[in-house]
Amino acid sequence: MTIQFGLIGGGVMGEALLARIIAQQVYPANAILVSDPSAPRRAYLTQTYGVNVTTDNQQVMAATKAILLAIKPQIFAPVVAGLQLDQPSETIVMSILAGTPLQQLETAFSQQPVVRVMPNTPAQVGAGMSAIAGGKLATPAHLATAKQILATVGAVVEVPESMLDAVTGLSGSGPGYVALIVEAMADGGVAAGLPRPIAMQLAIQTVLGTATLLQETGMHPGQLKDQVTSPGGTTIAGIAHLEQQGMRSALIEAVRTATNRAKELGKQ
Ligand SMILES: NC(=O)C1=CN([C@@H]2O[C@H](COP(=O)(O)OP(=O)(O)OC[C@H]3O[C@@H](n4cnc5c(N)ncnc54)[C@H](O)[C@@H]3O)[C@@H](O)[C@H]2O)C=CC1
Ligand SMILES: O=C(O)[C@@H]1CCC=N1
Repeated sequence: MTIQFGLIGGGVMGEALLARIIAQQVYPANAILVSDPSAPRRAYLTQTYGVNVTTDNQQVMAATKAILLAIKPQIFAPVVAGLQLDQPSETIVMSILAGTPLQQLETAFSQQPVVRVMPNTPAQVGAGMSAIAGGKLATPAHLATAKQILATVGAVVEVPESMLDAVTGLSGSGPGYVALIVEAMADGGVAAGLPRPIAMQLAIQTVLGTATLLQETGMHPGQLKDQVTSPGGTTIAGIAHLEQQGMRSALIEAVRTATNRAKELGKQ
């Protein structure tokens, strides 16, 4: 069968996309080719999903619809150096490499449409958030195809490329911050006498429920906070402590620091 979709780098993020693209029948498994130098990874991906696998990145470039670059940013240059990119092509190159700018991607893939993407790890369960920015040769039709592919793993928003490092600092890295918050809340529950499994269940469901409430009602977070805080009650006592410890500014600075790190990665 003709290869329609190619994946270079079958790691955590590549697999998340792969699994959903197949499950939602965007491309059939036998029309997908994955390249990865790791033999255990190739064996796992072909056995689990029925996709074709190779060690040769160049073979993936023959995909007719789209190619997803899901390698670490640090190996972008050697991977590109190993490809022959002398033919014009309509195949969309989608890159999820943190901090790798469109200019660098378009220098490498100069004769085909390029779309820079920043997804996040909840993509693994279809609850991801991806932002995309198209390069010079990416038409609205190419962007629509990229959106269709990314919609399999969650919500998609189009932004100017100048915003993608900030997206990386917020939603790209954000699952790490939220995981830390969940773990710390569960630790607090244990410190207050709850068994660990119950503390963890309460922490996870509280974060999930609060996010769902905000999303479904469109309520401002400040209004929700006001709803929870009874005068002289428990929540305002907890919030006063968080404010004293600088939780808001810690999170603001976390997003800014991660954004700056994405910019640094782009200069390497
Ligand atoms: N993990 C995350 O939360 C997010 C990651 N990203 C980006 O996604 C990209 C991939 O990240 P992960 O999936 O977490 O990494 P990963 O380490 O799980 O996957 C990378 C894969 O690339 C393979 N690989 C190594 N050398 C290769 C080569 N020469 N040719 C082809 N494949 C090769 C590895 O064997 C591995 O399976 C990174 O660029 C990262 O910046 C973007 C958004 C979120
Ligand atoms: O930490 C990183 O560099 C990648 C990009 C966004 C999430 N993980």
